[in-house]
Amino acid sequence: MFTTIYALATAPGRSGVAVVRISGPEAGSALAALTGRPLPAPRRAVLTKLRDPRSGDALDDALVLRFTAPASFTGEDVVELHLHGGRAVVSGVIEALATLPGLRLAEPGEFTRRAFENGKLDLTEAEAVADLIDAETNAQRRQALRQMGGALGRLYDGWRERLTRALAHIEADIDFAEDDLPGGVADAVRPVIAGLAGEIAAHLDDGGRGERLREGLHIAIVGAPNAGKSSLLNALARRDAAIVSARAGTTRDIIEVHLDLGGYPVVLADTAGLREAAADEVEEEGIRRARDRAARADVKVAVFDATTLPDLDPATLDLIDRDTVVVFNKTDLATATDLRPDLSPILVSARTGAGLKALEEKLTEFSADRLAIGSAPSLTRARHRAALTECRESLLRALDAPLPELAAEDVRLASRALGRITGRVDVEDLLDVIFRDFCIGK
Ligand SMILES: Nc1nc2c(c(=O)[nH]1)N(C=O)[C@@H](CNc1ccc(C(=O)N[C@@H](CCC(=O)O)C(=O)O)cc1)CN2
Ligand SMILES: Nc1nc2c(ncn2[C@@H]2O[C@H](COP(=O)(O)OP(=O)(O)OP(=O)(O)O)[C@@H](O)[C@H]2O)c(=O)[nH]1
Repeated sequence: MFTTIYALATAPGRSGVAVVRISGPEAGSALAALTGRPLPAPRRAVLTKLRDPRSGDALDDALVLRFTAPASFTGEDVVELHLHGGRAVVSGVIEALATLPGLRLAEPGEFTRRAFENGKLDLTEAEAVADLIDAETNAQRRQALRQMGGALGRLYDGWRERLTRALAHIEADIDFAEDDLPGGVADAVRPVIAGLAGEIAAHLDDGGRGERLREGLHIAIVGAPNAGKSSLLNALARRDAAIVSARAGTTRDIIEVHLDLGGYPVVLADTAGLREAAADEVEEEGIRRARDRAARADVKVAVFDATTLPDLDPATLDLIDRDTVVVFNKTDLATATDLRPDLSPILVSARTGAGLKALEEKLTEFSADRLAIGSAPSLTRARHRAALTECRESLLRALDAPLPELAAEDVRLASRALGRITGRVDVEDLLDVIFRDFCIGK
């Protein structure tokens, strides 16, 4: 059976209160060892002295709370020690726990892994716990909470149930057929499978918004050297993240800042100025990276120096597409800025701040368009996408299968692909990978 695990559940370092969590069959006896008293009633917070069981040294006056299996986060007996968040208090308690038999420090994600293994959460819900902890913006939090509430898991489990019924139907046909049936899937089951394949295709065809919302929308600032790209990044980030200099070719490597635009997470990247004649191979590599980042970005901000109008850098013009916001910078120095209405430029001055609000609004609009989640839950990980793609391919194969036996096998494969997303079937190999990215104590 499971050993008992413990870990600091709150952030390490000095804090007002720190919570140490213990889960497993020895959680109660560990608490008794620290308090020297009978266990408090479950789910009732009690103020009590904690002592080192070996030396009797006072460790803290703590608030303790206990949950009994299976009514706890992990489904096991759980004890929480709400401590004064001093380093010596926390280390004293952790060291005392280490001396108790049957206890060991938890691995990253191990509490949530146990919750999964005890049937408290499916895998998509467990993943959402990690996403909620990582959520930095409102939209990310909303998506994580929805998934943690089981919205995605229910969708996939519902699909899987439909496949189970379709499979039963196909198997019945096989069992009761007098001879080998001609053709593959019976007419009654066909629309079920085709319909589900269509629903999965529509679910997959979401522009990757759930995944992007988790990771942040990638926006790349591109433009000629000295157009003011770094100045613009700093102005949007409201800090000096990138070096600004009058020397062309200052930015070489990509500088990233994380922004919250109206609740949407954005990774804004400053790139090397595009020019033909790079000063050296470092700048040349910088330009290569800039082009690569521009190609992979979800949205580009093409920055032009308004003081050179009507001349606009041709290399930058080349990159403009429907995912591009055009910016004329240095409008504090330029007089004629109304020359290219076809590009619908946003006029800004990174120096004075003029126009930045309009640019932020435009970028927020782009972010909302690419990331906003609708009423249906979105898939949020490459793992989900791969399994759904596999599921759909199996369904399409089932529809084309020449024999019902072959169709049945394809439907089984499709069902298993769905089951792996929620963790209903063969996931042992997946679990280490999924829970490895969690924090300790979660
Ligand atoms: N102190 C503390 N705060 C916390 C947590 C925690 O573990 N400890 N959580 C942890 O991440 C989150 C809350 N999540 C929880 C989820 C389930 C149960 C629980 O006891 N579930 C039981 C009983 C359900 C009920 O009473 O309705 C169960 O599922 O059977 C507790 C916390 C956020 N805040
Ligand atoms: N007057 C004025 N000067 C600006 C403005 N934005 C940037 N500059 C100046 O233009 C020069 C180049 O700015 P950067 O932000 O380093 O330009 P960049 O496009 O990142 O340049 P590279 O790193 O060489 O590609 C600096 O001297 C800035 O102070 C602006 O809005 N108005």
